[in-house]
Amino acid sequence: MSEVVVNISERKRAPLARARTTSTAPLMTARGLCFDAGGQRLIDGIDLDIHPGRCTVIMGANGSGKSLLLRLLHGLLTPTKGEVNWQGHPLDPAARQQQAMVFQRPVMLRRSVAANLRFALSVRGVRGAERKRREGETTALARLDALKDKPARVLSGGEQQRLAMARALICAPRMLFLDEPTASLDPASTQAIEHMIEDARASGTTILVVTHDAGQARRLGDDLIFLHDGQVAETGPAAQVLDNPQSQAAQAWLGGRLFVPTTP
Ligand SMILES: Nc1ncnc2c1ncn2[C@@H]1O[C@H](COP(=O)(O)OP(=O)(O)OP(=O)(O)O)[C@@H](O)[C@H]1O
Repeated sequence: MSEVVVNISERKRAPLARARTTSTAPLMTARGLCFDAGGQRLIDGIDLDIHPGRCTVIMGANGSGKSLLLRLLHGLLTPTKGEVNWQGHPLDPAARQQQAMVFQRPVMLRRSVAANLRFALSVRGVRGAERKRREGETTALARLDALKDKPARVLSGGEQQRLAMARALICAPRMLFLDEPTASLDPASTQAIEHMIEDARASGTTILVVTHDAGQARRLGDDLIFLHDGQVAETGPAAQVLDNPQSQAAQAWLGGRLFVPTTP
């Protein structure tokens, strides 16, 4: 793993031309989004706009609804009320083909690293020379060259997460959903994943990432959505929310207080 640290820290990183304006039309919107389960309203009337090319961080206490929101936006769950739109139209299978999601605990096929990547391409109909090109590029980006013939299931947690990111990125998604992608990783593996996220963002992929790590939110985020009890307590430029939170919920959580009032 130390090899990864050295390689990445010495790498010449492309400058991120961060667009701080949101003059473009949103890529994705949610309006009045609600989700009920077990007789409870778990997501409660969320409105949001996700602009193309930006990295939006979702933060909030355990159980505040971050994973549910991500699943609703990616179409893995059907809202009880409200709607998700992609480029102004209801989310449909064609739109979902342009998206990818990485979970905190990735599920790997019982095949080699390379076969996991090839499978992701084959389900999208990418074959031949194009498949070889993407496989080579993505394997290098994720620093998986030395591991490509290993069974995916024997990889370490950090290596598996790099493979999960590679599998998502190999299909060149327009939007990438990341649910706590570095939650159980050490600093070196976290850094490797963050570099992959930055690379994706620099090449135009729109990112929505759930994290509990304020440092990560600051490093990666353009915008920040703070959830509390299934509602948006606060949203704004990431640095502004982190430095000067306005809602009681974000103030309490970012200030390290254990109990957050139920009314934001
Ligand atoms: N299918 C379900 N049925 C009932 N309750 C559910 C269901 N799915 C999620 N919940 C509840 O909804 C709330 C929000 O869950 P969610 O997983 O979105 O939280 P989270 O903000 O991602 O939390 P964490 O930071 O712990 O991952 C939790 O209280 C959870 O127990």
